[in-house]
Amino acid sequence: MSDPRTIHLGLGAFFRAHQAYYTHRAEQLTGQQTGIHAFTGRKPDAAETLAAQGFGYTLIERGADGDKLELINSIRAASAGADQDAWRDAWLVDDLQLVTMTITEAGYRVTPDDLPALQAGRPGSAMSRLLYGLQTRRQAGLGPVAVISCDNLASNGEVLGRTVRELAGQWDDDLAAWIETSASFPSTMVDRITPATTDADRELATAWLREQGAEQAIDNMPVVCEPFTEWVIAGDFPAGRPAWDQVGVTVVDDVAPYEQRKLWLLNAGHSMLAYYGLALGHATIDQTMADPRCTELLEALWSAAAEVLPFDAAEIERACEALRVRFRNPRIRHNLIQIAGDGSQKLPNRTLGIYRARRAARLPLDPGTPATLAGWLIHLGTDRVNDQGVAELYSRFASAETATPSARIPVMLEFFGADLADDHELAAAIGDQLKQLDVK
Ligand SMILES: NC(=O)c1ccc[n+]([C@@H]2O[C@H](COP(=O)([O-])OP(=O)(O)OC[C@H]3O[C@@H](n4cnc5c(N)ncnc54)[C@H](O)[C@@H]3O)[C@@H](O)[C@H]2O)c1
Ligand SMILES: O=P(O)(O)OC[C@@H](O)[C@@H](O)[C@H](O)[C@H](O)CO
Repeated sequence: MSDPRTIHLGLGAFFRAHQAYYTHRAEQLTGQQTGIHAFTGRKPDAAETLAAQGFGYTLIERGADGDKLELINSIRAASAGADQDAWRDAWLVDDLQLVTMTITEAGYRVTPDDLPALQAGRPGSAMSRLLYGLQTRRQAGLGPVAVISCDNLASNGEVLGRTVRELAGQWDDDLAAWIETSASFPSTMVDRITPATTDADRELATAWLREQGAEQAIDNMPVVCEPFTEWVIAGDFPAGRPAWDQVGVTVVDDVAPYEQRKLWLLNAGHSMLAYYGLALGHATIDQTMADPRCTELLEALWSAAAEVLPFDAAEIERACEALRVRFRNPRIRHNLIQIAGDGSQKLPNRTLGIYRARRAARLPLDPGTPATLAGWLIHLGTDRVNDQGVAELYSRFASAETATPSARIPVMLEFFGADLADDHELAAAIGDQLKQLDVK
């Protein structure tokens, strides 16, 4: 079998439910085996587990009425992100087409350590590893590739391309010039709710494989997702790509409106339900959807977003109705604490994106934004915070000697931008939401 023509960075749940699924479908349809070499963030665990079961895994499509299971086998190799030899070799595949990535919002950050690490030939972060891979390909005189962000980031292709070009410019002019002619950065809107896999899912997948006749089979890496799935892509693929457009992927000239619709309805909705729902003692999205205190705020947030989204009312209502059904799916246990991670990176483009667009259009303050920010402030006071970008905010809280959520409101607003620092209306509305939640 030929070497994989796609490298994927970030062997997490979503990649297995989405990009690997579409490539699997395209391979099934065309018979053309393009294959994927998947890399973990750093640790070897996921790569070793997948290798031990022959790289195949079960996709559990979890509808409200039942499960549909399917074996996915588009991944042909898996390596630890820290395995630099494997990373180099993957980039040296002559007919490599694509590098895809799901590295979370935080993975796009460049730190002062990145340039010295590249100069020393020891890249560690996602961005420096990407640069190292592109350099490997350039130095070997190999052909162009498309590098595709599949993260929930506004303008993900643009952000990725800009970040790569800036770092390349600091490191090596020849590489920077090569990137201009030999790397493209398509933009994507990716959508499929994919909660973390549980032991019960592993047992279900193993039992199913055995029922299919694979008597010794063990599936330690199944993935659970909702039936709904969407992938919208815009951009160039200089070395070609799997036949994704024949298996449900939408190829457009401009992904921006789709991405904005998704980030402002689904993801901003998720953030609101996560922070506000945690403050009310809920644990999963479907639980918040049974609580009118949450659903009223969600509907208010969606109405507010609808007024500043570039879609007509009927199309927005179709998307919201689909989301009501998706969020209520009682068999998808999507943990609020998982969604609550990395708020410092996510809130600016999601909740505050809606807020700033409304303010620019001189529309009134909606209750969804202050409710989300009040919930976030409460969350920041707990020991359950998982956010690589929040250290600076904590040090600002410390300097300002603020300990309670309400005292922290102005510090948080200033952290999100000078334009919010004197926003007394928003500050007062967040204070009101805290009072309603009975929090000082
Ligand atoms: N889960 C979903 O419903 C969903 C849906 C759409 C998009 N996404 C996107 O996919 C991302 C990953 O979600 P998931 O469900 O796969 O999570 P996950 O926890 O299963 O996997 C996260 C993956 O990202 C890698 N990673 C994290 N930080 C990294 C870094 N700094 N450098 C390199 N790799 C890094 C991890 O190693 C892991 O492979 C999300 O952040 C989001 O942008 C997720
Ligand atoms: O993946 P994040 O952390 O950017 O956001 C959390 C969820 O809102 C997100 O994963 C959604 O489930 C997903 O975007 C659905 O397609």
